[in-house]
Amino acid sequence: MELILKYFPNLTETQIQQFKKLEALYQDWNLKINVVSRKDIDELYLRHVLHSLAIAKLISFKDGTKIMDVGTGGGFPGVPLAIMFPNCTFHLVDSIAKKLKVVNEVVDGLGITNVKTTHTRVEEINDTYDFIVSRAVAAMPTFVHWTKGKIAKNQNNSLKNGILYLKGGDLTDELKEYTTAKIYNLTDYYTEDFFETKKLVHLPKKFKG
Ligand SMILES: C[S@@+](CC[C@H](N)C(=O)[O-])C[C@H]1O[C@@H](n2cnc3c(N)ncnc32)[C@H](O)[C@@H]1O
Repeated sequence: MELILKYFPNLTETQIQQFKKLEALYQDWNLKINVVSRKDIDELYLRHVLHSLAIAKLISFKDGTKIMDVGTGGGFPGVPLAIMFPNCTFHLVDSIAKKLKVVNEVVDGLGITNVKTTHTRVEEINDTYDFIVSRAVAAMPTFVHWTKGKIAKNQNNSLKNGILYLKGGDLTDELKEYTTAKIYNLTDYYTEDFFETKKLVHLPKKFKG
């Protein structure tokens, strides 16, 4: 938890309590329904919470921003972001129901009201969002195809509406057709070794492909 405060020192008391509560909630629910590996649970704040919050290092979503987390799994990056931005709405989507069961229990346990979950493939979602966030779900061309038409036109944030994707490794090949994609190294935000190869990709709405 100190790790979160190290990088986000201005959290409200409510947010601090919610981030603190996350560990016990995930430990409890993960014993019943395994959605996060044991090693990852032991390093929940580093590998899941802080990693998810890299998006909050790049952008502070304006109140009212509408965000979808595609392939949220156990709730990442959606749940930490929902705590961070209580005045934004988060739609967490996954094609595996048992993962969303854990997300729903965690969200209830935290008492946060800005998260909605839907058990479906994202291709079936018929709505638009200012931003679509994701981590570790599909290669960018597939992801762009799945989310086509789901990004809202009207701009309300400093960063252009679009996809914010947490990815690792060398992305040169995967992103070569997306000339407007911008890659941010997470080492610019965090000093822990875990983030050495980790990146955040912003692909604005007007992209080729
Ligand atoms: C490797 S997990 C990542 C989970 C989470 N984003 C994280 O980083 O911890 C990928 C998730 O994407 C979901 N998924 C894959 N294809 C999907 C699709 N077309 N629509 C919705 N969810 C999908 C899977 O069910 C799985 O939970």
